Amino acid sequence: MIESKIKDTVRDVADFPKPGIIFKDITPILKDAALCAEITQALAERLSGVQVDVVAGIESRGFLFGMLLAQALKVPFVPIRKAGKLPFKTIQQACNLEYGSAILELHEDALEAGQKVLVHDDLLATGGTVVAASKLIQQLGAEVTAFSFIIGLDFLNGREKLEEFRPLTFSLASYR
Ligand SMILES: O=P(O)(O)OC[C@H]1O[C@H](OP(=O)(O)OP(=O)(O)O)[C@H](O)[C@@H]1O
Ligand SMILES: Nc1ncnc2[nH]cnc12
Repeated sequence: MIESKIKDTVRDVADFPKPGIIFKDITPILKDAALCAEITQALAERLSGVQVDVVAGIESRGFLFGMLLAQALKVPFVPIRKAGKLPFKTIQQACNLEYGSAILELHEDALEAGQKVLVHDDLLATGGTVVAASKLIQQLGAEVTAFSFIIGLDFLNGREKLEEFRPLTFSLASYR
């Protein structure tokens, strides 16, 4: 089962990047090519029947499977990046996450009004990051139709923050 494979492979690192945080390190997953393929397929299967015109992935770990998923779904990929990295004109949103804060940016011509967007990230913790990403998408007149994650830290209740965006939300491996 994909959930137990992910949980058996992810590495817990205590007190990174700050004391008290148990960091879910996905790099062992990336070393397992067969598991990466299985994860990509599982993400695509969970989205069957959902309209996805574009996958938006969040820097940096959201790029890894976001791009693979976009290829599997045969749709474009759009990067949402931390401030100062995108070269063209951008729109910005601040966000708070489990262990810090960031400013996210999106190219102002990245999406067309009315496009249905899947937001992908490796991990859902407090939800601050994907809420900011969703606001950027909405600012361009596009619609968030789903959120996908490899890992959900459900005990941090990030899903509640996503309800206002109303879409399908799933994690392949959940920690309760
Ligand atoms: O749900 P939240 O509390 O907002 O936290 C989740 C975010 O935190 C991590 O990113 P990080 O900012 O550490 O960046 P990275 O992917 O570049 O390592 C993770 O990849 C998510 O984007
Ligand atoms: N505990 C955690 N492990 C890995 N990435 C995270 N992003 C936010 N919280 C995290």
